[in-house]
Amino acid sequence: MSETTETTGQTGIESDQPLETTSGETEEQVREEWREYEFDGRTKLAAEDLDVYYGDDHALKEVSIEIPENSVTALIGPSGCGKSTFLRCLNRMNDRIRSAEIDGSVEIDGQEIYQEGVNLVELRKRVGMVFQSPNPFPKSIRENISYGPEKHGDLQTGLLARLLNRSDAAEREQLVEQCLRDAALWDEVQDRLDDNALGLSGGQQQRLCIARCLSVDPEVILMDEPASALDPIATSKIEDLIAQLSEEYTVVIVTHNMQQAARISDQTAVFLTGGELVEYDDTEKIFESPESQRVEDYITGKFG
Ligand SMILES: Nc1ncnc2c1ncn2[C@@H]1O[C@H](COP(=O)(O)OP(=O)(O)OP(=O)(O)O)[C@@H](O)[C@H]1O
Repeated sequence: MSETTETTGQTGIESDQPLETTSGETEEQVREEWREYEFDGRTKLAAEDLDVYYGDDHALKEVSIEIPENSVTALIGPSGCGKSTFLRCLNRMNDRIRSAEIDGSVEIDGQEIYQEGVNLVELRKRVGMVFQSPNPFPKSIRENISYGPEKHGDLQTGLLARLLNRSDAAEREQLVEQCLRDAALWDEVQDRLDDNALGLSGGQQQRLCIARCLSVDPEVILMDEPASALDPIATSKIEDLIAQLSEEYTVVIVTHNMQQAARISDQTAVFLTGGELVEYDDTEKIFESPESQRVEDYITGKFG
């Protein structure tokens, strides 16, 4: 990345001077400082010099960041700045996009995920994903939860289990209840577990998708604008749920809603157009006294 000449995509300002920050330092100096940003707790995920290209489109530029365990990290920034691309790098979902070329490193608990021999199914069980639009399977509520563990062999039910006289059906029921409880949905659906999930409201469907994600025992939950399709009440339930989940899981959430990021996250990473991670710090610091002038302009709505 150029240290002396940068183009701010949001403002259209082209500068041949080092971009200044609110404290008068250059953005490069700020970046060096937040790279040393120390948070409480241990690092769960770490990306280093992560670049993503889609053909000629350089969607993510040299992104380096460490994400602490059992916390909520919000990724914010204007449309097209690479937030979803970055999120998908964390469980190698970008591998599914044919034009995507990825360079750099991502570690979970110090283990590189971009190396040969990584089992992608296991990785995506450890690092689950919840999408913007609720996407339950067109199956019963119960099956939405039990499908993953059964498919991965963590639970065996059906004919084989009965022939082997296994009691996994009881285990399945326990798992279904626990996941629905953990996703704050049990009280609303316990009497209709055989109903088709598509009959639930949008907010319930999204909590079911979170319950489904929990069913394979993840360590990290990635969420791509999980509440943007929901009304304020359903959104508030998802936000409460995210706070609860962060006691046990590491949550990384993309959101366009800055108030939401301010409400629910412990730390915030601000991406700006061109796929740069411009600032990363405690959420309070980002929203109350960001270092980068561009971040302050973005947060105060001067551009975006
Ligand atoms: N599947 C894809 N194929 C090709 N280009 C893509 C693909 N996904 C994203 N891009 C491009 O990568 C860049 C970053 O997109 P990305 O969706 O990661 O940004 P974003 O910040 O999440 O945007 P939004 O907030 O609008 O969802 C954009 O230029 C986009 O057009």
